[in-house]
Amino acid sequence: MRIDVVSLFPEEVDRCTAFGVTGRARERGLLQLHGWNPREYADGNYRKTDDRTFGGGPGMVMLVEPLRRCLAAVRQADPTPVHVVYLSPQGRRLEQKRVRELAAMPRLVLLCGRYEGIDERLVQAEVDEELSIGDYVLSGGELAAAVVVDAVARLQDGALNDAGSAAQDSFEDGLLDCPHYSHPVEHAYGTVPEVLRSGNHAAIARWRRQQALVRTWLRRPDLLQGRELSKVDRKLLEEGLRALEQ
Ligand SMILES: NC(=O)c1ccc(NCc2ccccc2N2CCOCC2)nc1
Repeated sequence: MRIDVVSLFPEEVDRCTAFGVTGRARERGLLQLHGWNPREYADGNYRKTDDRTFGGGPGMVMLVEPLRRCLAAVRQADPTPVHVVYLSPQGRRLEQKRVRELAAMPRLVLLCGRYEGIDERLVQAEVDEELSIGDYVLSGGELAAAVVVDAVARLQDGALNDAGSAAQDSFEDGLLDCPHYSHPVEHAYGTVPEVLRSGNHAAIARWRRQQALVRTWLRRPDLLQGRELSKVDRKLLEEGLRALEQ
C-alpha cells in the first residue's frame, strides 16, 4: 500500500510511523510512505501557502493553488489511482470498519490542514473523503494522518505477528478487549486470575469472552446498541455482571 502525505510538516507523520509495527511494515515494504510539502509548489520568494480568510475574522486559510499543484505532482508520481482523504474536525468519525476499508485500498493521499483549514474550493475539487479521528481540535492534521497511517499499516498482510492478529480479531467483532496478564503470578498489585493458568483453553476462551462482554456493557454500552447478543453471550454477560455484584 502506498500513502502520500501532503503537509507543511511532512516529517511529523514520517517520525510517528518510523517505529514498532508501522516501522516494520515500512521496512518490509508492506507500506510505502511519501511526504509532500505544498510550500515547494508555492509562488514568490516567501512561497506563500496561506492567506487571510475572506469575510474577516481571525486566522489564515491554506491557499488553493499550491495544494492543487502539489496534488498534481502526487498523482503524477505513480499511476495507481488515488483516494484523497482530508483530516478535519468536520469529517465523518473514523471507526475500525472504515479503517479496514481504507487498508484494502492500493493508495491513499492524506491531506493535512493547518491554520484554520483549507480553501473550500480545493476540498470540493480534490477531496474524496473528509475524516475526523475524534471530536477534538488539533493544531494540524498531521497527528490525525499519523493515526490513519498506523491503523491501516497494522492491517497490511504480514505486519502483525500471529498473537497480534489474534488480538486484532477479538476487538474486530465490535467488543472491547479482555484484560491481559503476564508474570509474575503473585504481585503486590494482585494475582493473575486462576483460569488463565489452568491450561483449560475452553474455560480461558469463555472467561475472555465474558470479560469482553462485561467491559463493553459497562464502559461502551453504545457498542452493544442495535446488536442482538447470542443466547450464549447474553448468559455469559448476565453471569459476569452478577459476579461483579457479589
Ligand atoms: N479531529 C480531527 O481529526 C482533527 C483533524 C485536524 C485538526 N486540525 C487541523 C485542521 C484541519 C482542517 C480544518 C481545520 C483544522 N484546524 C486547524 C487548527 O485550528 C483548528 C482547526 N484537528 C482535529
